[in-house]
Amino acid sequence: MDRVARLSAHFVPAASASSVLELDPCSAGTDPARFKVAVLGAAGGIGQPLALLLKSHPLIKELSLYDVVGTEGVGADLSHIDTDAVVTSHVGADSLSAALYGSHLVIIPAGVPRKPGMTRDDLFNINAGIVKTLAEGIAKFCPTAWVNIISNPVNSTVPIAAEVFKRAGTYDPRRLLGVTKLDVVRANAFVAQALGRPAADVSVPVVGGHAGITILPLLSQAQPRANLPAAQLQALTERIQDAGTEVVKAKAGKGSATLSMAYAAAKFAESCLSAMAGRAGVVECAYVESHLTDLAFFASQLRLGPDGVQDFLPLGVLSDLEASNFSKLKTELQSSIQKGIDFVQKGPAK
Ligand SMILES: NC(=O)C1=CN([C@@H]2O[C@H](COP(=O)(O)OP(=O)(O)OC[C@H]3O[C@@H](n4cnc5c(N)ncnc54)[C@H](O)[C@@H]3O)[C@@H](O)[C@H]2O)C=CC1
Ligand SMILES: O=C([O-])CC(=O)C(=O)O
Repeated sequence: MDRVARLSAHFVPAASASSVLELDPCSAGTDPARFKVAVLGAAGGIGQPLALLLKSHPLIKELSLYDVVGTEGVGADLSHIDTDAVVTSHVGADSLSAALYGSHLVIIPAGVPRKPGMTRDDLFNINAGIVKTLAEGIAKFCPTAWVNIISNPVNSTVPIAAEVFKRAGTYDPRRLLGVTKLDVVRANAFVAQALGRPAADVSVPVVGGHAGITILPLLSQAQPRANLPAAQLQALTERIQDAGTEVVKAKAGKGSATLSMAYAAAKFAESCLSAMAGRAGVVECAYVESHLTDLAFFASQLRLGPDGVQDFLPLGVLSDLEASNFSKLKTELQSSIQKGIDFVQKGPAK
């Protein structure tokens, strides 16, 4: 195995999802860690476990934690872990420049989560402004960084960041990625359970967007093949689409998915860092500017290269159920995209 493959496989080998919990800080040997990764919203429900997972990554030289409150405590705590990533803590808007300066990858889980009864779009009024401000900081202080957006509604926050970067003249669509990895993680988990197979053997592409019916699992393209009755495929599709709400209901007012999201975001960051480091053949689903469909932003399988998205894998042949779900998602996704664009171009809706 070459050096990059060895370093990047250290955290989450492509074939073994469970390895996030099997970190061996000693196995990085003398290889230097290389990248500065900033987490914005680092003291939150996702930010903390995400930072914990990233602290052990051998490709990370500096883990820069930023939040409007509470970062010092999280940073002090993590800095006692005997792995090589240096933790820096930054609190409040005045420290955003230091948090971002020199970052290669910026991960954004900043913003409010849902409570029962809310849709992701109900978070728009608060989170749109947060993402806009943070994107303005990125354009100023680390304009060439890759950006992973987790804050909801992802269907709108990614177009918001794109508009901010366009205005600043720093936009490179290859490096702006909405994180939909949790949909893939869930699809893999649920299909593995249905097939009675180890989760690490299962891979399900999930395309579209990241909210309700815009989440389109392509169960007909699952590996290994999911030869399940039509009713079970329909039920699995609906469970994947509603999985975020399942967690919101179970948490009963205490937020939404945090641990599974941190796991998914860490795996996704791992893919970005290893592609950045030159590892070939890294494929992920993510929500990006896209020409695969007539929607300006669309999640699909992408090959990542050293400069970001390298190429788009074709959508492939959809089953009748998937084709029908695809035609249903278009109106909602289009309107969420436009809402994000309008927020930057015309200002907050009155
Ligand atoms: N893309 C996805 O698949 C998922 C997205 N999410 C979204 O992630 C976001 C965060 O969720 P949680 O971590 O559970 O929320 P949380 O409330 O626990 O944490 C959010 C953190 O953001 C910080 N924050 C607020 N304004 C900020 C600003 N201007 N700059 C920096 N930090 C700021 C808060 O202080 C807090 O520490 C939510 O919008 C949620 O809907 C959640 C799960 C999955
Ligand atoms: O459901 C939510 O609000 C959080 C989220 O995006 C998810 O868990 O997929």
